[in-house]
Amino acid sequence: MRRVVATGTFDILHPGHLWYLSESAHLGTELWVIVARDENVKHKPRPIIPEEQRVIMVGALKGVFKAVLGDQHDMFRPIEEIKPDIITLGFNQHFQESRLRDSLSERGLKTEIIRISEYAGTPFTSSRRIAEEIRRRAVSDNCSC
Ligand SMILES: Cc1cc2nc3c(=O)[nH]c(=O)nc-3n(C[C@H](O)[C@H](O)[C@H](O)COP(=O)(O)O)c2cc1C
Ligand SMILES: Nc1ncnc2c1ncn2[C@@H]1O[C@H](COP(=O)(O)OP(=O)(O)OP(=O)(O)O)[C@@H](O)[C@H]1O
Repeated sequence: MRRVVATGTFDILHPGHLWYLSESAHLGTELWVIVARDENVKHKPRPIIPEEQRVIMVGALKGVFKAVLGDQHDMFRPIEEIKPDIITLGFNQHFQESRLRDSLSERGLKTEIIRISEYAGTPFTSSRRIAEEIRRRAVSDNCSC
């Protein structure tokens, strides 16, 4: 068995998420997904969809063996429990592969880190861009000009 872990917020789902997860799933036999906790998403606007709903949706996607909510304080705790052979990073996840590898080996984990490419095959491949488009239309539809 080759266990793979993918991570992310997965707020408003789109084909970029499906690409990242299917590419991750193909690398092993069991894909686990660690979904970011609401309170840990500080690097962008807070998620629209609450964490308990995000984890249900991700867990129902094809190829996902199990989706779990991440830890609130220590991002390595779920990794220590799952013990993946591979962790995949998305194209825009700001983690340095070498630093992540060092932190994992300090905890006695031998985990391969693989970066997954970007998908841009459809008009909306970013949760933030979908939210912005909804806001833009709400404003323009109410506009009397
Ligand atoms: C190896 C790894 C483990 C992670 N574990 C957690 C965790 O336990 N809890 C959490 O809230 N976020 C965790 N994260 C962070 C998020 O899942 C996500 O990567 C982060 O919010 C930034 O990515 P995004 O902007 O693509 O969502 C982890 C990230 C990585 C790379
Ligand atoms: N277009 C895409 N192509 C490939 N991977 C993607 C794409 N969009 C998101 N991902 C990956 O999916 C995972 C979860 O991403 P995240 O929830 O941050 O979505 P996002 O659409 O990038 O969000 P936002 O637009 O708010 O920054 C991350 O690993 C991210 O790199």
